[in-house]
Amino acid sequence: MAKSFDVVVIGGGPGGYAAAIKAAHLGLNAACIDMYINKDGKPSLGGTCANVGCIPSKALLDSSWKYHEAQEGLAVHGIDVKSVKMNVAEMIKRKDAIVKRQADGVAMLLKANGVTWLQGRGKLLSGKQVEFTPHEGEVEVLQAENVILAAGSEPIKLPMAPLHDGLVVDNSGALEFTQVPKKLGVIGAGIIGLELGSVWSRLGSEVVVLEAMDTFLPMVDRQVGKELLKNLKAQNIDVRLSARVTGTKVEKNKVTVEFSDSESDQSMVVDKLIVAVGRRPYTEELFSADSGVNLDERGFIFVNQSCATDVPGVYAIGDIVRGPALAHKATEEGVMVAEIISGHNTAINYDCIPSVVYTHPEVAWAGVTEEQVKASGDAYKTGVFAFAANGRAAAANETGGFVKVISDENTDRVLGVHIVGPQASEIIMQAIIAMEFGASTEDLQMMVFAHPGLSEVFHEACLDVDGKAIHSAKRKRKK
Ligand SMILES: NC(=O)c1ccc[n+]([C@@H]2O[C@H](COP(=O)([O-])OP(=O)(O)OC[C@H]3O[C@@H](n4cnc5c(N)ncnc54)[C@H](O)[C@@H]3O)[C@@H](O)[C@H]2O)c1
Repeated sequence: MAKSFDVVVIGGGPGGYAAAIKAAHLGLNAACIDMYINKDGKPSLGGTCANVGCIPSKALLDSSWKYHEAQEGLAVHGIDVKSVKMNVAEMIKRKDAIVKRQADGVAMLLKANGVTWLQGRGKLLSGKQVEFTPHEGEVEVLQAENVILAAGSEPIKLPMAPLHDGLVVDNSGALEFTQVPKKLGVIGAGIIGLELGSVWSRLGSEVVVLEAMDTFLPMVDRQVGKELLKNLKAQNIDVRLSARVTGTKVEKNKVTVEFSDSESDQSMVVDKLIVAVGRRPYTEELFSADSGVNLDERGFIFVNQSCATDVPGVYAIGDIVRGPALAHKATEEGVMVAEIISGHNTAINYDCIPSVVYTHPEVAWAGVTEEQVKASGDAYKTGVFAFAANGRAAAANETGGFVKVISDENTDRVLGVHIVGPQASEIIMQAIIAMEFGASTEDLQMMVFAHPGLSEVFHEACLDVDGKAIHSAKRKRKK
């Protein structure tokens, strides 16, 4: 007889494993199928995020930042460091240990919660049956009351820049360089391109980022995007906009990249090339034609606001469905779906999802950009305050950047917060909490912020919305 479960989750990334754990918390009998095999040939949970995405990239960003600081950021504190050396192999080893710790942690949590981890490929059939093909052993068909598809996404491939063993790589390969490339090309000035470009630039690579669009980070508030671009240029990261890659050639351990910009056709020779031109939903062999699941016009699994597909009892979450491809969005969708399956009435506020770019300075935002609110025609106010006027930022020698707050002109409700500067990834959560509770900038103006703290910049930006910032010589006149 077929094994049966209350919930079968296909995919063990931040969406899938969270869904399985939450289902178990709610008393459901859950299984989580995951097929990922790591570079040591072992099954490893946690998906792209833990294995080749968020976590390893942050490990390398932290290591490379420490190296950069040791070289260039300590003298100002009176610390004299001689002969700083980078051991790339050690850095990669440390990254691998962090990845293992994360993945093992997920396995431990599944076990502790009684979730069955099935190592292999899952495929949804009709009638909420799931075909499970283990890495070793016989194919079996599981029967599920509910199925959650959480198969994630995969890097988009460029036909004119095919991957080439260790030379032309995607995000996974860019985490495995054993030496610092002298010259590094990056195709795509998206979040992945900028984060990975930053890592190797800090370690000494000459980095050129080729971006097809004429706008830098179009989803980011223009004022913030401009500030980040200025900072990246100061770090010698050469971001070329309107530069569309037309071809690549690998010869004698070097890569020639051909591209055209607004003026001419050009080419450059690099030691390594990272292709980071976006990700697409991973739907290959995920469901049978008669399963009843449909795709939308962009290739994502079609779901409603509650992540329900067209088949009752079958849900899809994370990168495989509409919305931002972010781990934390996937996790919350997983939790929501497990609760819905258990009969709870749950929803996600999709207007309140933070986004972060872990460059230096960090960029973080939530809600609408000034361009979006302008286009909507709604009346709005803005407040901006610079880290340069903040004592804690000065003490840390991190005075670049600012916080920008956008609020509704009539209700004063916070509509968007945009940060470029130190600890932006942490400060943004104050904005998320405020927005989730429907706060006005006046609510935030009246709160007491600890001094000295970087969060005071957020407070002063809220005050600046009404021309009330205390530490500003150029105070706006209140209307
Ligand atoms: N910090 C984070 O939260 C984080 C980190 C990494 C990735 N992610 C997510 O992963 C996803 C993928 O990231 P990404 O950076 O790969 O994709 P992206 O879509 O953000 O950026 C890819 C860029 O490549 C450019 N491009 C495409 N074809 C090109 C060509 N032929 N020549 C030059 N440029 C070209 C595009 O114009 C685009 O700007 C995103 O949704 C991102 O949000 C998030």
